[in-house]
Amino acid sequence: MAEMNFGGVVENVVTSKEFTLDKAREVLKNETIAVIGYGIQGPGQAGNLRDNGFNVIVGQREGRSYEKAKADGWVPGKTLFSVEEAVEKGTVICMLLSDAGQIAVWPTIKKHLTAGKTLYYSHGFAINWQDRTGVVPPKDIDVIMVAPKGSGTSLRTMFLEGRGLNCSYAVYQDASGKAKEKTLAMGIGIGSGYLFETTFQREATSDLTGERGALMGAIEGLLEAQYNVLREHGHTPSEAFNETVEELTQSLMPLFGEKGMDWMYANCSTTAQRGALDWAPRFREAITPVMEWLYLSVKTGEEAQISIDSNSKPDYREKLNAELKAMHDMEMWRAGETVRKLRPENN
Ligand SMILES: NC(=O)C1=CN([C@@H]2O[C@H](COP(=O)(O)OP(=O)(O)OC[C@H]3O[C@@H](n4cnc5c(N)ncnc54)[C@H](O)[C@@H]3O)[C@@H](O)[C@H]2O)C=CC1
Ligand SMILES: CC(=O)[C@](C)(O)C(=O)O
Ligand SMILES: [Mg+2]
Ligand SMILES: [Mg+2]
Repeated sequence: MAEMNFGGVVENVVTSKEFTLDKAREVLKNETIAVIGYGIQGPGQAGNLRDNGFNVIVGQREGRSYEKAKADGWVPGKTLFSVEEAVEKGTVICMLLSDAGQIAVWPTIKKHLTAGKTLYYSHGFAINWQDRTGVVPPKDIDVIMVAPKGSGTSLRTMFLEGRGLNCSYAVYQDASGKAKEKTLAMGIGIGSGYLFETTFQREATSDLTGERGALMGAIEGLLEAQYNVLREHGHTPSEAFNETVEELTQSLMPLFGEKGMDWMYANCSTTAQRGALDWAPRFREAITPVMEWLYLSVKTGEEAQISIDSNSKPDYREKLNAELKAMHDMEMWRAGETVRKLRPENN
């Protein structure tokens, strides 16, 4: 554990300096880690654990993801199984099915959660909203979480680049008395950059807020609003896209990602700085009520219920794909395709 000061608040974090990969291997040396689900997080976590020298198997129903697992070197009957077989063979069961999928297979999973096993999550969803998911684990197993703060795709690519994606961690149930060290060992094993402490409740709530808010929902809404206003006032698509998205992702976001917002501001004109300093609080005030609405909708479980209901439908994938296609086909993002092609490095 290292004490770190986050803007005046001291918190404990764990890195591979305090909890080494060797220690993680020692803690989990007698465990068979069964990664259940090979969608986005599954390949990232299973691949990193395998490359880090852990004993890993994958459980995935047949279909596209199963074929991907085979292509990634998981061998049917040896390291690749059906969901039920993998849960039976595994001692650390990693629930990396979609959050809605986890509800459907819970009765099958539960049957094989014998005393001494560990149930591992990468989200607080199933446990925090257990009145809606029906997931109530038996008392004689450990229930733990390591939640990567980013896409499973990034977890894998950053690991391969020698970097690490940050993750939060929590223990929900400690039957063995060793749940915390198992959690940290899993965190280091999947390639976390550093690990910060949370609870299932806080992770589930902040995660759903973040992805609906600043990380995904709000950013799309913000960009669309500005693009549309520019277009309605006669600006061309190339100008509207460059002034809304391209400059943000290519020039300005890397600057504040690297050294903070004041650094990005300091590298812009005094004209830009004056205006941005005046307008930031106006946007903050305008958006705060929507953020409060969002947080409440997450906290009450309403957002969880909406995703359970829609993602449990047999045609959920087709519907999602159609919505993503509609986004892809918007003028703004089609303009973006051309803009990206014109980047000299893409020519
Ligand atoms: N996508 C991401 O990068 C992140 C995901 N998480 C969490 O990790 C967990 C896994 O999420 P993803 O990798 O996005 O999942 P996903 O949506 O990619 O689904 C994983 C697999 O679940 C299987 N599946 C779905 N329903 C099923 C059913 N009824 N029976 C059998 N298999 C079924 C699918 O075949 C799919 O391959 C979730 O708890 C999620 O909240 C956490 C951080 C980021
Ligand atoms: C990538 C991530 O952490 C998200 C946005 O919360 C998710 O995919 O659920
Ligand atoms: Mg997240
Ligand atoms: Mg999420």
